[in-house]
Amino acid sequence: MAIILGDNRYGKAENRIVRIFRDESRHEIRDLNVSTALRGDFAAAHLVGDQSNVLPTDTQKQTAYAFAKQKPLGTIESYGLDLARHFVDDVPPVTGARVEIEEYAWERVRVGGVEADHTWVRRGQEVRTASITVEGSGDDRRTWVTGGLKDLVILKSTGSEFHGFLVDRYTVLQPTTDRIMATSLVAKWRFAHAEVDWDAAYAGIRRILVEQYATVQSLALQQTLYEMGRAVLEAYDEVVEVRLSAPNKHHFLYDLSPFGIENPGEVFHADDRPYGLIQASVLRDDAPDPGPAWDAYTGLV
Ligand SMILES: O=c1[nH]c(=O)c2[nH]c(=O)[nH]c2[nH]1
Repeated sequence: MAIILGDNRYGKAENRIVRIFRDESRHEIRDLNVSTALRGDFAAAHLVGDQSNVLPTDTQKQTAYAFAKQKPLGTIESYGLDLARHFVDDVPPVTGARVEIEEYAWERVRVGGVEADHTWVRRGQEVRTASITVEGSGDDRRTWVTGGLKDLVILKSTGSEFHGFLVDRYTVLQPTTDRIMATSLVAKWRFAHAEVDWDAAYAGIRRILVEQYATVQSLALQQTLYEMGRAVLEAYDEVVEVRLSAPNKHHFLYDLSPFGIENPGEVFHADDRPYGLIQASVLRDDAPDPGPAWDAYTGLV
């Protein structure tokens, strides 16, 4: 029996990069959380402590900040592609790079009804996400890009049913034809290639996900997720797979009968834990192999 070094990668996780564009009196803000991870010939670092091939994680951090100075910073997908390609192309021991990015949205405040030039409030809404993986160079170059969003809290007060389920001796759940359905959606989509209008795709896919959630008469969260993924794939040729993860944020009708008060679907207890956790991938049957596209580094995106 011999002990060997297995799969490994290393990088700097969660560089919190805030970029202000101040060339004009009306400033712009971008707020990112950037993680980088490198693969390559790093066996000696693990086996004998030889750092000669190791680009420090601190250098990876400095590079991420330096690249944030480029103007325009662009989308998180294009910024991540620049960063990942740089590591693979310009740092000899590096054969693969993964960049994972979260972007937090800020909304300009209004003062006396007029938009302020340099003050924002953080939008409490969803976080946009992306992952970029680049491997190899020249003709062997391969690139995988995923976009996504998380923490999209969405609730519908009707249009959701759950009945006809398998019943055994432990089942107490009552069937329902009208319930609240709420979730904090995580959605990720895998692109077929890297020639995409990233902002337009993000806005369009987000809109489809929300519209499907709102309009599908849901027989289960599983069905809603499938319909969301299907609609995205039908609208976007460049997307080959959609992965969805949705905690079922249960809302239980509160029992007001002890007070002689009727409660026809009006007062609920929003339960915290436990929650159903429903996950599905929806993809084209000829989708290319995902390779390392879903190979999460931080688990944040
Ligand atoms: O949409 C749902 N899917 C389930 O699988 C499930 N299970 C459950 O108890 N409630 C629900 N709701």
